[in-house]
Parts: sequence; C-alpha cells; structure tokens
Amino acid sequence: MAISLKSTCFLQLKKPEASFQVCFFSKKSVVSVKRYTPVAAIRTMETVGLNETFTRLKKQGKVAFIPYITAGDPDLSTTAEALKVLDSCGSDIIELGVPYSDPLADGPVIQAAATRSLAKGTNLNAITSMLKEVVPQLSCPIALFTYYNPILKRGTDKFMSTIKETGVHGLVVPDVPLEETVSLRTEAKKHGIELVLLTTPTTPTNRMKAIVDAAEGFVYLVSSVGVTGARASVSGTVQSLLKEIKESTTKPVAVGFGISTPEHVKQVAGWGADGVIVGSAMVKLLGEAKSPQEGLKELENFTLSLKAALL
Ligand SMILES: O=P(O)(O)OC[C@@H](O)[C@@H](O)c1c[nH]c2ccccc12
Repeated sequence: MAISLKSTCFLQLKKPEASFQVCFFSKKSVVSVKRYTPVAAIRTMETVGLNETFTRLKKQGKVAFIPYITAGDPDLSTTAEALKVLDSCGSDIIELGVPYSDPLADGPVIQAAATRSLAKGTNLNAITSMLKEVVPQLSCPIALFTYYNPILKRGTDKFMSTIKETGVHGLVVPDVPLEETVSLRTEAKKHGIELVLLTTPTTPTNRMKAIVDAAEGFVYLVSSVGVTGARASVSGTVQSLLKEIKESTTKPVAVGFGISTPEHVKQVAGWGADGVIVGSAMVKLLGEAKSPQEGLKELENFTLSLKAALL
C-alpha cells in the first residue's frame, strides 16, 4: 500500500502490528519510500529533535540535508509554503532565519533577503504566529536562526519560552561569543531547545574543542572564512577540518557556507559530514523570483536536485 503524505490522512489498520509502506512524492516522482509500523509512523509525525534526527539518519547510513531560508522573504505566507515544500522534498532539518538589520556574517543575498523581509514588517511575533500554524504540519524539525541582539532585546528566558511554544527544536546564534554561551545554553536547556554552535577554519583547536563540547543538536562547521554566499567550489580544507573535529567528538557535524550544487553536496557528504547546509542559493530562488509561486516551484526543483545527491 502506498500513500502520499502530502494530504494529512490517518490509516485505519485492522491489524495494528501490520506495517505499511509510505511513498513520499513530489511532482509525481517518488522522492523516498519508508516502511512504517503504526507506532513508528505516529512517532515520525511528531517531529523529533535535531540530535535525534542525526541519530536516526546515521543508523540508515544517511547524511542530513539542511536548507536555510529567511523568514518573511518574499512574505510570511510564502515562507509557510516554503517550509512545507522543503519538508515534503525530504529536508531533514530546516534552518529558518529571523531577519536582522545588521547581519554581519551574511553575504549580499541573505542581507538583501533580510532587508526585504524587514521592509515588509516581519518581526519575531509574526514569525512565531506563522510557526504555530505550520510546525504541526512538518515532519522535520526547525532550527531557528537569529543574531544575538534580538535575543537580548526580548530577554533570554522569554525568547526561549516564546520559540519553544512554536514547536521549534533548535537555535543557531552565529554571533554569540563562546564566553557568553553559558547563560544562553542554560536557558536553552531549561526550555528543551538545542543550541547549535559554530566553529570555523580559523578557530584555534582548543577553542574548537570547547565549542564542540558545548554544542547541542549538532556542530556547525563553517566551510570557509568570510560571509555566507554560494561559491564556485567548497574549500578542500573541510575534509581535514571534519577529521579533526570528529577526532574530538561523536556529536554530528554539519557543514555550511558556499554549498550550492548537487556536486558540492555529494563532495561534502563524501568528506564525512553528517549534514550539509545550503542557504544563499535557496534564499536567492525564493526572494528573487518573478512571483512567490514561481519561487516555490524553483525551490522545489532545486531542493529535489540537491537531495538526490544524498540518496
Ligand atoms: O548561504 P550559504 O553560503 O549556503 O551558507 C549557509 C548559511 O546561509 C546559513 O547557515 C546561514 C545564514 N546566515 C548565517 C550567518 C552565519 C552562519 C551561517 C548562516
């Protein structure tokens, strides 16, 4: 028996111990086929967290595909649809960026997306309202992506409780210095939020080890110095960086920055990454399309092409 999970449907199985096959379709082509027993299917419907997602994928010998998009670009209703498209095309975790006025680590594509989104009036309250509607419809966990200032403005405890209520599992804060992560980690843990930390090619080994020890969910390895943005190739140093990090932890390591083609995805997965993150190339498709519908269609095709590189 094969059903498409695009429509929410509940199977009435006469024999609860029976298992059934679920095909995940997109554009009438089967993206992946999974066999479920009713309990597993129900568990899958309730999204598991970041680390548990990596554990499940590792058991299957798979690498996580992790797209990033900026909330509110071109608008929040399109973001809601984009999350569902990314999920149905097989994303394993989705990074959702909170637009910020001074995105110092972002390149021109994501900076422009943040500017467009802020000009539309996007704010954290509108994003959390949208997420409360959409997260229950997703099968993969969300990691919210924000700079540190919006957290400080709202207050760390209030910020964490606010995002927890939306069903978000993870948080990535690219500009929080390691020394200031103690309070952030305490509040995140208190609210059951996995705080992802980043290490870069220029991070000294001892500092990298401290970052890796403190990271929850996964370790984000930034592939190259500079800001976010699609690059013609991914730096070969990623392979040795992954080896060095994996010698000091069993935590999953996902690689981001510059990855923008199926070849890049396959290459980084082949170097031993547990996850591959693609942001600017996704954001560009959505934010610069002639219409939201066209952007969503391009996003779907692009996501399937990148996901296929991991199947
Ligand atoms: O855009 P890229 O080069 O594909 O890199 C991923 C990146 O967009 C995403 O993870 C991200 C968005 N903003 C960031 C700021 C810092 C580090 C990472 C990010």
